[in-house]
Amino acid sequence: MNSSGVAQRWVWADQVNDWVVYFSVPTPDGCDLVCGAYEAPSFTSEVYIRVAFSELGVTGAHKKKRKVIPLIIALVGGVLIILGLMFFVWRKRTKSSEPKGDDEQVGSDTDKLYTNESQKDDLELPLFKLSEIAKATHNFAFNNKLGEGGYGPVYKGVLPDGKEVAVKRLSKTSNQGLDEFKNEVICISKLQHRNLVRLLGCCIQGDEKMLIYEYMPNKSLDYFIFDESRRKTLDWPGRFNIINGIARGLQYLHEDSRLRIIHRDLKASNILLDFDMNPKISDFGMARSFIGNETQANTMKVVGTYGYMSPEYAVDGLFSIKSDVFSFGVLVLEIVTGKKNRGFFHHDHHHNLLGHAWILYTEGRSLELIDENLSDSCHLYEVLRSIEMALLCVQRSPEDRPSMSSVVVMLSSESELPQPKQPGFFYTEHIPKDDMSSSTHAPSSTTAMTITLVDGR
Ligand SMILES: Nc1ncnc2c1ncn2[C@@H]1O[C@H](COP(=O)(O)OP(=O)(O)OP(=O)(O)O)[C@@H](O)[C@H]1O
Repeated sequence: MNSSGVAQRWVWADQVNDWVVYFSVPTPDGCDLVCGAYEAPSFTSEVYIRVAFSELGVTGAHKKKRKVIPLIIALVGGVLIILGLMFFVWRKRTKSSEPKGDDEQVGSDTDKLYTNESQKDDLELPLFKLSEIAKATHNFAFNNKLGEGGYGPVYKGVLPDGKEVAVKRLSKTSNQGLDEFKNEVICISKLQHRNLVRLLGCCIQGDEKMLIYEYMPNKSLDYFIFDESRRKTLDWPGRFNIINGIARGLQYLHEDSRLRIIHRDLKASNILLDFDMNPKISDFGMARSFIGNETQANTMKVVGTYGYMSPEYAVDGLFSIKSDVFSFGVLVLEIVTGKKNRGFFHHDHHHNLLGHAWILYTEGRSLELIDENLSDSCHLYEVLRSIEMALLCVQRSPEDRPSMSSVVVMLSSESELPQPKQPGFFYTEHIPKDDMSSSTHAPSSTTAMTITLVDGR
């Protein structure tokens, strides 16, 4: 077949034989190099062939042949895809049987953290190597241990750049587990506020799972307010600053953050204190986020800490931003009095701290609540207002409790406060003696039996 009508670089060699096209390419020395059969047709090749046909004036004559070409393309394409898939599976198998380097292991374990791809894409958190953390904590030395919670031990560490960190190491026997770990990573890595502790990264390698936080040199609030001598060092301006900071942190979680977050385990040991005694809310293992207009949810697995849980949450598993408001109210009364709500004792009655505060309030004796160590530094107006605001927060009905933005306004203004109604859970809880000393999380699926005495009316 004459090839003169074909575009510049392509010259037909001799024939168009059914679907096999032979072609030649001119070489620099003027010869035609025969390239042989067209074995891997592609869209481009089809275009060429079509051009060739039309320029040769054979379009009509070769219609049948052109119909066959897409079929061939599909067949060869199919074979290529199958070969590709086989290669991919083979590569994966070989890779998983290969020994892993540190970094690979971190990556593969991290994948397990996320239940879907969008969560993984959302991760804004550095991953540390186990060797880095071991070095920073002197191999998890006893002297570096800051304390221990339900999650496991917490160690102080120093990174190569001199930055001090706190490392929470998930214990293998922990009653909190991978779910809380994932929750904390996913939840807090998206948040940033001066009253929330900063999660700097995590380490997931082999069996080890660790969270790396900014180090808080003054430990947690419980370390101060429930200790006879340390309590004396915390004057009223300091305590009021802490109350305000917690309120602002919570307001951010509930109303201003990218997600609407319910902390669900607000308590004195989850308020960390920085060098200047500014509070930072920590421990987001139990936190839940709400989407859109969602404001409350129900769970069969009640988690939280005795003494801080709202009645509707402890009894019915119903949680909302108002269950956090309840815990905040308890916390404020503990800060003002220096006494724990849970385990509170008074020789005149069997009420807990909430009940005690309520009785004194209704009798106009709220001043008797104030920690005696505060007498010198006390701004009575602020203290009494804080007590009243706290009583509004611990009201039995969630609808009656203020939002955190209202609380922030109440703390900073002198506007008249509404009259609080009776609090929820104001009798001493009947909790087994063994449980009284620790801040145990309520066991799962014990909603009805977690707290046996609801409020007395
Ligand atoms: N970022 C931090 N900086 C300094 N110390 C910390 C930090 N995080 C935790 N700690 C210390 O480690 C201790 C244990 O903390 P963790 O949050 O694990 O448990 P918890 O809040 O005391 O109890 P639970 O796990 O039952 O809620 C705290 O009391 C605190 O003193």
